[in-house]
Amino acid sequence: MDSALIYVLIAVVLLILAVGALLFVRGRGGTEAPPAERTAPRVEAPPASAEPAVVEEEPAAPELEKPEPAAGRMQRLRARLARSQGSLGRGLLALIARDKLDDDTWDEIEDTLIAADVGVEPTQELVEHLRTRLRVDGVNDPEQARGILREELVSLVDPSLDRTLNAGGAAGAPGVVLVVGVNGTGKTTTVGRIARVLVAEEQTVLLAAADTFRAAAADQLQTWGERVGCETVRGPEGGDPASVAFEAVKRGSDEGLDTVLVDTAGRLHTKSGLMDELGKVKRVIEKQAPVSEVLLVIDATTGQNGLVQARVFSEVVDVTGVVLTKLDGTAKGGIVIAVQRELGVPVKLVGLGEGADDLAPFVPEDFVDALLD
Ligand SMILES: Nc1nc2c(ncn2[C@@H]2O[C@H](COP(=O)(O)OP(=O)(O)OP(=O)(O)O)[C@@H](O)[C@H]2O)c(=O)[nH]1
Repeated sequence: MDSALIYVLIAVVLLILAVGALLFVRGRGGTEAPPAERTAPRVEAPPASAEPAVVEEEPAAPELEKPEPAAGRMQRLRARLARSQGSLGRGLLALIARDKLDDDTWDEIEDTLIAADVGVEPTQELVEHLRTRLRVDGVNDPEQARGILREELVSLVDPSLDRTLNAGGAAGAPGVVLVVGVNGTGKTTTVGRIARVLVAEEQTVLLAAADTFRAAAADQLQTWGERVGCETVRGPEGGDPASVAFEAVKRGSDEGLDTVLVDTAGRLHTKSGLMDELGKVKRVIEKQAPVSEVLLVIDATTGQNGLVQARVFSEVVDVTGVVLTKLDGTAKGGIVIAVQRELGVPVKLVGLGEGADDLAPFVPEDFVDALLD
């Protein structure tokens, strides 16, 4: 056979084999490309609400808190006061209940009172009275001795002092309460809490952030006010505190409000600066309305330091009442007596916790009962 014919035959056989193999593979479903529709992206119909719905929401009116009335608060907070003052009361009761009240025992009674910040003079007075009464009455019944101690403590705290908070005005002008004290004593908190007390009594109140030294102090005050629906007048940071006070009292007069509460700065580093500033605030206010109350806020936990502050402030402004804060945080409740003696003005309010309504009108009998609980 001719070799060319052989090549042709081989090529034909190879071609037949190749076609056969191809048909075989196809028959088993091998390398077919996936159907086009499997890879095509799903085009979903746009949801009916594709257009962003424009819902104009009314800003929710802030829910106002309903502060509790001030009357009876000291009773409510009595357990807290008793807890903090327990050691003073228990110490005194244990000492006067001793069978023999000798000189050493009286010295111990004196030490206990002085350690509780009662002050030297009032301590001596109390010891003197107790000695006389317990000896004269020949008391050896602990209950009777307790009764005498209670009476003497109440008289030392002086229930005859007028502790009314003068927040109302006269002759169409608002009452103006100026709140002074060193920073951190609880001034702003006190202003906020007094606002709550007045709001609970249905009074209209305006707050003045005359502590322009720190913007945060004004923010804090404003927040207190917003919680009970009172507005706050504030000025630029570092601005003139007297102009904030002036503006607030003017608004209070124009709008016929009951009370303007003025929060002030209390930097003590420069006494003369403080004098100038506070004096000016008071003078400027008095161009429009008399200041009905000047409250000095003292932190009860600072003990003797609090008395030093009291002295400085009373030289600057005529303090008419004391607010003793953080009485829940010290066992030295004797500061109530010492500060009244120091200033000759009554403690009108006491702070007994961190809650919004933990400021109580001071009631001497409740205070002494809590000491002796
Ligand atoms: N436990 C207790 N804490 C209190 C009381 N009164 C105030 N405080 C706390 O004392 C801290 C200081 O209170 P502020 O009102 O900021 O004091 P401030 O004198 O205004 O100080 P500045 O804002 O720096 O001027 C806060 O954390 C209050 O919650 C109280 O009676 N008891």
